Amino acid sequence: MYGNENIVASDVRKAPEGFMANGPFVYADVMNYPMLERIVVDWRIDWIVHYSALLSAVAEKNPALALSVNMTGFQNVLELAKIHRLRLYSPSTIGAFGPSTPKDDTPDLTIMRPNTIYGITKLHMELLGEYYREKFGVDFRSARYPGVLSADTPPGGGTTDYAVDIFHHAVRHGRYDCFLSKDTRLPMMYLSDCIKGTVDHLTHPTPLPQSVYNIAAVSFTPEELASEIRKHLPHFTISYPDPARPDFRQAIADSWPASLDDSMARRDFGWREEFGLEKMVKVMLAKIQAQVDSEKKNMVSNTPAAMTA
Ligand SMILES: NC(=O)C1=CN([C@@H]2O[C@H](COP(=O)(O)OP(=O)(O)OC[C@H]3O[C@@H](n4cnc5c(N)ncnc54)[C@H](O)[C@@H]3O)[C@@H](O)[C@H]2O)C=CC1
Ligand SMILES: CC(=O)[C@H](N)C(=O)O
Repeated sequence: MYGNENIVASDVRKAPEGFMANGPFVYADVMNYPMLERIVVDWRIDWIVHYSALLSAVAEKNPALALSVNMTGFQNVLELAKIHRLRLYSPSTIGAFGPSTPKDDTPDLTIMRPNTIYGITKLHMELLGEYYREKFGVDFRSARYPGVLSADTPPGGGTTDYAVDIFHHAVRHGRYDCFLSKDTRLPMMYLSDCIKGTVDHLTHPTPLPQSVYNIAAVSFTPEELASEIRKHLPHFTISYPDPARPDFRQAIADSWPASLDDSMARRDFGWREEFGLEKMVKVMLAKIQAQVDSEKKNMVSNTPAAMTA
């Protein structure tokens, strides 16, 4: 929309192959304030879209690092937003809710007592962002994403990752060992909806009545997802953990809402999803099948016989 050349992408990891052809990409560690400030000044940055974070499962394995990346990282970009008068967008998550939050149709404003380190850092982000908006006029915006499904990027260590992994296993192996129980209902969304909602939120003319909004598209359980996959791959099978020995991510999922009330986002910046469960499954399977076909083709064309043909 604004041209790739007007976006400076950054990470502490190398960009994926081909990414650099799209525009500038720089190394930036969100824990290093002077480094971030230098990028803001050198590139005349006026909006920051801050995605760096450790997700729920990896954060639970390394709470100290999660505190640094998620909290110090956010404090750094927030301070930069205040000093350099930047607009700041940073996603929150269903993980910011906790076990005492109402589980169904969870509204924007409700009980929030997360019991995971990820949730605590994200709630800290929400509250601090709101404080800087009130106190210093920082244009801070955030949406609480549900689990985001994408066929193009590997999942980053979250609890909703099963809903991405399942497709890769279904296409490649015809079976999947799920780490959540069959009836764990969680809110989810397809990546292109997430991107559209984020851009609409980010670019909406100020002021919006609230800083933080729920956005969601569908809610489903692993069993419902597996049934939908079976409509395309009838032989697909799925197994679940022994309820007596649940995976550590089960407790995380059980502390999160089953569905969100996102009516405020629909009202205030026109949030609307395009992908329901059926459409999402169809596209995910088609994309992953195309990846598998292209891998096979590459393997064949790299065999000595093909190379000398
Ligand atoms: N993927 C999902 O289902 C959901 C994601 N979100 C939020 O969206 C954001 C992005 O999530 P994903 O792309 O899925 O996660 P991801 O794990 O794929 O990406 C996180 C990125 O942060 C980078 N990072 C880690 N430490 C850093 C540091 N010190 N400095 C700079 N970058 C650093 C990593 O290299 C990685 O590229 C996160 O804030 C997450 O909380 C929220 C809800 C759902
Ligand atoms: C819902 C999220 O924030 C993320 N996908 C996770 O599972 O940690």
